[in-house]
Amino acid sequence: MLQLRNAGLEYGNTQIRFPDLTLSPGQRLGLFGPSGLGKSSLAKVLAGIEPLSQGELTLPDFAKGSANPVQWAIQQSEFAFNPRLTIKQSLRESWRGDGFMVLLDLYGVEPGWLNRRPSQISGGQLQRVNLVRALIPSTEYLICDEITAHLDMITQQQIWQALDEEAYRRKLGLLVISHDEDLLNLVCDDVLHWTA
Ligand SMILES: Nc1ncnc2c1ncn2[C@@H]1O[C@H](COP(=O)(O)OP(=O)(O)OP(=O)(O)O)[C@@H](O)[C@H]1O
Repeated sequence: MLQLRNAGLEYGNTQIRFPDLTLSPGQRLGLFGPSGLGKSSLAKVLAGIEPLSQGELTLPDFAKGSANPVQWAIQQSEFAFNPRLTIKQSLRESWRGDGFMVLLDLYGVEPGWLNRRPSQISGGQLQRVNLVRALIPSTEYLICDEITAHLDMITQQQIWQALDEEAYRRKLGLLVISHDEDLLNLVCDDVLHWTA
């Protein structure tokens, strides 16, 4: 279970007070809120990238040296890749082998892209690769931070359909951060409206 209680974060003079939230295995929770309130900061806290300044955070345990069971996928996935590695090298690095091959079809990742570098495929194609990379077997929770914003409708549908199947099969907990309330109502069981 992922849980935040009475939590907050400070960046210098900027203070962010997070809403209480709980994300259980298999749950799809949407997070909707105005720009600049702290949604991506919340994602970073849950992914263990930013420490809290106050409050309580419950995260799944994992051994030092193993992959974090909470993975964070962002809109601008190009920032999440080493530009010097090919797509295949990046996938192998996170999967520690070729196990990723079983997910290529589901996410519509074409084998022909594997020998290219991130800058040599489109944003929508790279987002599919990004999700395959994040969904290593040890992943229990996936934070989807505006992952389909700015993608065309067909690509959005393909990505959410793949994630829907995967989340159902693996009982993944999904935290879906978006400014698109219709999307959240479509893909999530519950939507948390975060207001200042
Ligand atoms: N590393 C940082 N250092 C200082 N301030 C930061 C840092 N990261 C974020 N902030 C500030 O914290 C606040 C919350 O930022 P955050 O990116 O979490 O908001 P958001 O809700 O995800 O916004 P958006 O919907 O526009 O993406 C903003 O005021 C931002 O300027």
